[in-house]
Amino acid sequence: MNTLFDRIWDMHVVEKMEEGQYLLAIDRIFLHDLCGTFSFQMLDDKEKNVLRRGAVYSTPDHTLPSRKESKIEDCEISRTLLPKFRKGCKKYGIHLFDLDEKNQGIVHIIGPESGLSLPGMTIVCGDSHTCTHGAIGAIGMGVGTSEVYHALATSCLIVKKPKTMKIELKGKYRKNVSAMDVILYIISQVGIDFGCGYAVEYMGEAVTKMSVDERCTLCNLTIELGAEYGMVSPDETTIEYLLSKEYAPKGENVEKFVSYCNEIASDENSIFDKEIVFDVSVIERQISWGINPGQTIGIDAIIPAHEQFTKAYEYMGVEPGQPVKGLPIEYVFIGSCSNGRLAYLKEVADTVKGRKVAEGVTALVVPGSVKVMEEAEKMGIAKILTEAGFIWGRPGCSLCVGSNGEVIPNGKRCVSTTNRNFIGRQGRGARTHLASPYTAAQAALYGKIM
Ligand SMILES: CC(C)[C@H](C(=O)O)[C@@H](O)C(=O)O
Ligand code: SF4
Repeated sequence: MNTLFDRIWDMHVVEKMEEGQYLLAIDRIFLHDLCGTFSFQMLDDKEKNVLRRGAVYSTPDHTLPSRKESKIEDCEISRTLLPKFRKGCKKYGIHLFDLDEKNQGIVHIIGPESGLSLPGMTIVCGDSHTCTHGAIGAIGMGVGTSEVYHALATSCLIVKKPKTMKIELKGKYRKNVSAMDVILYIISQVGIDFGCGYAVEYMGEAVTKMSVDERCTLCNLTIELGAEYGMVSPDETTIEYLLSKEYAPKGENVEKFVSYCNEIASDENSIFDKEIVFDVSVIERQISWGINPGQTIGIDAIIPAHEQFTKAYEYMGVEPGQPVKGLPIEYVFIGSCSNGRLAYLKEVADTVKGRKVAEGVTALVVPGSVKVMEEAEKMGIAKILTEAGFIWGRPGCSLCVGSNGEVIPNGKRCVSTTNRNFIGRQGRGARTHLASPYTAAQAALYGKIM
């Protein structure tokens, strides 16, 4: 029996090609200020047009300055790219959620949140974390600029078909353990190449219980597991989440939408090429200590000893046998397409309410979208955070990658709710520890990993 992935795939095949490649129809294209600007350049150079402009939505996220009071003009990258990005959107008639407008935000947050990403869709974006959209039961493809260009010009893309893998999550979560801990744990157990060549589907009671926000975190870090696709079959939680969204089906289409979701969902008869089971009840809070997401341990564990880790010890300024708890930190970054969603910011606010960020710590919370920001402000979350001493930022990628020019200084340590910790990711010499929003909040309060 087919899986969710196979079903969506089959529905989109225009033509089977050689060597496992397929020409696929693409339903939705998202553009951000980096991939979008460069793909507009390709359209210009090759004098092509966008075939289906109604299928394309764009928003700036990567280059925006983090602080609300900062102006675009103050940031060199934004100042250079944003006008080109806007010009391209206008020239090709593409809908733009511009700075501070409703629906602006990190592409992978605004897709599901606006209902522009829907179950059964093939979604393309020039960004590796497009797998996030799989959380609502879509095939999210993270591709390069030239593929975005192809998709824009033809609404099709040549893609190699991956194998399918089921990751079953069973059991009950421990207190303060979140989706971020679960996916970091999985990566630390099986390694960063485990998913190569596979489309992963997360199933099981522990996934069914997850909110869509949590499923987004799982699927988001699936690329860190080596798999290009991470998915969860659409269920009641997905349907309930999506039906209130602006672009989701309305009126007489709701019934059709619901039966379509049921039709494509995987079930117990679906056959996967590979299957693996994890018991989430054994997972404690996780934190990365090294220079890839697989170099992650439980919060109470000690840094493992192995000669292959020499470079990681050196870069991170840690030693084998040392407990990760207690490591002093100077920065905390809470946000990104992994964890910049409302439920997480609320969790952070609940944790820090009435307390203060430790002296000497710069702690930044950046909501993933304008919607998240507005809701958080309405709910009093932003107030609690700023009173505790956090900086409340402007929706965007911010310190996750520093493509706005902002970085963690050389040699400084940052607990970050993002998805990548390779050498230099948050700045030259910056030491990144990946963790959940709760663990990041603890670090901000204590000034050390706690
Ligand atoms: C800039 C962009 C192309 C890149 C990606 O593809 O992932 C970025 O979002 C990242 O997280 O490193
Ligand atoms: S938040 Fe980070 S991981 Fe996500 S798209 Fe932006 S830069 Fe990439």
